[in-house]
Amino acid sequence: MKNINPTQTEAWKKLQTNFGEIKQSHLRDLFEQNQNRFQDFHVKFEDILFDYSKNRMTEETRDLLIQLAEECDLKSAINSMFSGENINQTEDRAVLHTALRNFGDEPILVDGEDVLPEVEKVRSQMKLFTAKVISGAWKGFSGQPITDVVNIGIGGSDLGPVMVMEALKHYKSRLNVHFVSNIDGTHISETLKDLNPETTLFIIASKTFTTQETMTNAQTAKDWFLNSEAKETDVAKHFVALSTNEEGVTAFGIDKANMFEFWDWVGGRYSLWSAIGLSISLAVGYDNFEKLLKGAYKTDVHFKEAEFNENIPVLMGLIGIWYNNFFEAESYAILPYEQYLHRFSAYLQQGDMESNGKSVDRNGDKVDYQTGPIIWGEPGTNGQHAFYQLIHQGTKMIPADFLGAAESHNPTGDHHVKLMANFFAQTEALAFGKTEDQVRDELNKEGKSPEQIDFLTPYKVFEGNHPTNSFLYQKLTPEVLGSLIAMYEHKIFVQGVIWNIFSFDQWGVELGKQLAKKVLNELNSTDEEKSHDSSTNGLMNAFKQMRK
Ligand SMILES: O=P(O)(O)OC[C@H]1O[C@H](O)[C@H](O)[C@@H](O)[C@@H]1O
Repeated sequence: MKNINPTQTEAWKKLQTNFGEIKQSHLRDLFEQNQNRFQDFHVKFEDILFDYSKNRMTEETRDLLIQLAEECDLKSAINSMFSGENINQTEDRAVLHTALRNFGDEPILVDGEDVLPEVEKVRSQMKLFTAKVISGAWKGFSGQPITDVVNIGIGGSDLGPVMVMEALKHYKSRLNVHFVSNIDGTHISETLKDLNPETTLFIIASKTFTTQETMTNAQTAKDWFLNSEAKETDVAKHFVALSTNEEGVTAFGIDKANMFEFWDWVGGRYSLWSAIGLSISLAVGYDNFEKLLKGAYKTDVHFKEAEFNENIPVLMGLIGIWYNNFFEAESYAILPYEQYLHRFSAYLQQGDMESNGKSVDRNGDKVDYQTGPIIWGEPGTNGQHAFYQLIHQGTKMIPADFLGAAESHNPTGDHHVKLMANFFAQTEALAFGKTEDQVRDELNKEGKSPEQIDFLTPYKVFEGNHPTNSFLYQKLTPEVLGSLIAMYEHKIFVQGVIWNIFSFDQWGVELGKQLAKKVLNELNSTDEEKSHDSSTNGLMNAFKQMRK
């Protein structure tokens, strides 16, 4: 991969000139000037329509953004990732979550060895295990079938599986799957309250098998289990591990036979496609899990092969850069009009912010331009009654993605058409706003006096010109979900390449882990704490006194 400062490219300079023009124009003008805007700015891919016409850009902007991607050598970066080169250089690893969902025939080599046979082996193990647990053939220590599964993991070993399980609730198996992530004892205590050790299966999900939260929760779960009629030898029937760390797994007391392996070339936040997806497979059945992988694979092929001007992840990435680096937008909202996707933005917060929240480039130099945005969002229409006011009439620019289905899994009454009416009305209002003339006209029709009209008009004007992308998909099936997740993953990749940063490490998180260990030792000592600043000392000493 070439280490190119994006701001030094020809395209960047031209984009600055283009930006000077575009920032003067309104989306109203852009739609006026090009009557075919929808036609010219949308891509149809399988069951997904991606409309990016409501963006503050022209065809020239798009061409220049594509030129930027070319100058930054995006094409060869994509090939480097897919072919297993060690692009995660600070950890000296390949980045191959795409291998986990590869259904093609070509081998994928890491250190000269094809990884696909191993991937398939673990998938078969997951399939077999899922079938046994769902059918009831897998019995707990008292001979009863499993009814509840508790996934214990955090970050990438939690957020992806939770999000997917919620998204695919329509496909739920007979098992109740729970997730415990937080070190706060409340999380595990509240979860275990209603569970029966005889019928509960624990999945300990941790790439490293050293994460403090997960190891603490796993130990608590094991103690709770052994506090029942169960014996140490029964652990094998109730605990399985998903990890890259065999030594850690066996040291914890989980048999190697109950371990589902993955590899260091799978980043935590990209791991739901690996053994980490076992909770998904149990929650919705293995076939649906595999359909999810196949949906992602379709996006992978599209990302690798489509021309940049028809390549959805490439366009998503470039549009994000346009707002982040030229309009200086600080955040990006992801707004699914789909209740099933209520954890989608939370999941993408880790995916995006842990990947591209970096400020040192691939040459080791501090960047002098903006990198990853703040990602946030909630499902519509709930968000409309919470934070949309600020998007419509606040002082900040917040580009947003809207996502929604043509068909609902729950076609109750006219709920779905009302939901989607809100989606379309919002993106239209954000783009086109409401002019002073329109407001005056409306108030006049309402019978308001001229004084009242003068007073109210400034508050009721919507400037509009707020950009959005729209994803309209057929139905939230496992395939569609897999395709959508992979689009966001690749969008993150595109941006990381152009910002010339390493998207696949997370040293900022590692630091927090080390610091907490030191403070923990100090909190456990009875001595007065003096080694920190006065605020931290003060808080720690107060805590020592106040805790019961
Ligand atoms: O799966 P684990 O090794 O337990 O790691 C869980 C999480 O730990 C940290 O937060 C990392 O920054 C994440 O990327 C990772 O997903």
